[in-house]
Amino acid sequence: MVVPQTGRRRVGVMGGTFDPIHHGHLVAASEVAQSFGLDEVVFVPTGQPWQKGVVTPPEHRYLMTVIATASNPRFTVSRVDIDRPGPTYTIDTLRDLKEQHPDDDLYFISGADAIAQILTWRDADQLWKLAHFVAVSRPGHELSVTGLPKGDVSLLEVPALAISSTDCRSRVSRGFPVWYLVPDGVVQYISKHHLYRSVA
Ligand SMILES: Nc1ncnc2c1ncn2[C@@H]1O[C@H](COP(=O)(O)OP(=O)(O)OP(=O)(O)O)[C@@H](O)[C@H]1O
Ligand SMILES: O=C(O)c1ccc[n+]([C@@H]2O[C@H](COP(=O)([O-])O)[C@@H](O)[C@H]2O)c1
Repeated sequence: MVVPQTGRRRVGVMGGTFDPIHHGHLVAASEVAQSFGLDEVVFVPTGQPWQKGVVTPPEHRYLMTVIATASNPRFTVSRVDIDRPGPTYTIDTLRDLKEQHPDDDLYFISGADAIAQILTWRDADQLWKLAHFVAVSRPGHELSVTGLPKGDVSLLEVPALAISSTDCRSRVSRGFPVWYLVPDGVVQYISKHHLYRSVA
């Protein structure tokens, strides 16, 4: 991938519910950072993800995201979505981050499953002017951007990690380990706070 040299900082935005954050998220962010020459990747846990059912309270998801990203000097975590009342929309996420990074280029990172749904997101037609979108491969999902504006979306194959938060929650509820699926500190956080003991 040849990255155009604009002289501006390049900031990745990795939005997710992170319930819990797992190594699939971290590998995706790391690979996009490498391929697109990103200076920073901001992880943004959702507040109220309106297309998901009941989720773990935002503070737990936020803290697990902080723990998981703490060791990487280029990874940071933003509270913009959890501090904004109401349902979480990416249009608001990107507007808030653009305000905080007026001189930077934003790259929104998403998996193949999420990008396939993007036309159902609020104000989808206005997303493209706020960020470049990078869709990464994910086992079990076709990586395609049919119907999306070509210049505004890139596809990237990343090492396949067949991990999902749904599976992590289900494993914890059944007494199976999640060691090596999520970072060690997240395993300990889940245990300490008795998360996912029963899964809806
Ligand atoms: N294993 C993975 N490989 C690549 N991308 C992933 C992977 N898991 C999640 N993503 C992407 O990370 C973003 C945030 O995902 P999310 O927090 O919803 O995790 P999830 O594992 O899909 O959760 P759940 O199973 O609860 O739906 C989405 O864009 C999603 O496509
Ligand atoms: O903007 C929307 O309407 C919208 C609808 C669904 C998902 N998103 C965003 O997509 C990202 C991944 O979401 P999720 O629910 O798969 O964890 C996260 O940043 C969400 O805010 C955004």
